[in-house]
Amino acid sequence: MAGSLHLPVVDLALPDLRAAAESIRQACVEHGFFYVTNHGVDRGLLEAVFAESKRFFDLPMEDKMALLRGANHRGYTPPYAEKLDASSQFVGDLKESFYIGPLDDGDMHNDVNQWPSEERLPSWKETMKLYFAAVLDTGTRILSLVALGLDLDADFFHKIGALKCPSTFLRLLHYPGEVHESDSGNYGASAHSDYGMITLLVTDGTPGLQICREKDRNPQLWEDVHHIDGALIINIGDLLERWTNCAFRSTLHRVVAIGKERYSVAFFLDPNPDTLVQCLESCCSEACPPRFSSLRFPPIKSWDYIAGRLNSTYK
Ligand SMILES: O=C(O)CCC(=O)C(=O)O
Ligand SMILES: [Fe+2]
Repeated sequence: MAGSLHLPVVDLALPDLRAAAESIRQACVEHGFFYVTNHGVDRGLLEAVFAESKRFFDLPMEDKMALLRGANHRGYTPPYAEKLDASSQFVGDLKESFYIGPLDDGDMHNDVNQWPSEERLPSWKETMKLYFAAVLDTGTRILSLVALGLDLDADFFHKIGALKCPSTFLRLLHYPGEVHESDSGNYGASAHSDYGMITLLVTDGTPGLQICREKDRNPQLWEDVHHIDGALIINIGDLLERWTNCAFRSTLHRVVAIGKERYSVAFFLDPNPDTLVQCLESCCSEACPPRFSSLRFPPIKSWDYIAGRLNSTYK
């Protein structure tokens, strides 16, 4: 059964940065999920992103498969090809998706993304690039508040190199409306935590997203994440959980199939691939020693962790 949930709402236009940072810290500790308002991403741009996303997913399957996701994780993933919860009894999740990676790959200044044909979708690439830049800017501001909330300098993630050519992925998602009887009980996106630092999510308002705050509780309690018009949903990923010695939660979430078509757009703002992620000094003490020194949670290079998680979700 899904319960009713009230996640914190953080106003990014608050002039008191310390107060905003404290709200974010509390939200990350208690829920690992929160909303942001006054985030600076233009509403018209968001509408354009959803319209272009629909145009792409409406293309014939043959055209979408021509852009099939390759080894560098950019491109199209058809329904059933990804299973976010490896223990799911189904072949794969119901959603289809499209990944756009960093627009210039480090020193090579090379865009290795796949893009739909400009003849078919003339303003598609430009719209996605504009959104990518806008949401990256918002995410970077949120990370400076995260740092402040951890008693670190606001530019901490810049200083350690995590935001130098960060691993940024924009993922367009489309969930089917009707599902076949053989898929009864299957998920749009099965239960998972995100892999990196933070995710900035926007949906078309259709319900389905749920979170489970206590992963180890039995039975698990799943709560609906309500839509707030104009707000972005932010959640913490595993690497930020590791950095904070599990003080911040990388909360389990999933999308249930409710018989209604759904679109969403997730932006994963993750560290530069070479960033070493290990327990922050401000998050450990004698009473709370670093969990990372144990075998379960050793220090790890960002991309080693993310690539491992990505590879285990695809068939
Ligand atoms: O579509 C959603 O609401 C959530 C998507 C998600 O959790 C993901 O892509 O990691
Ligand atoms: Fe997710």
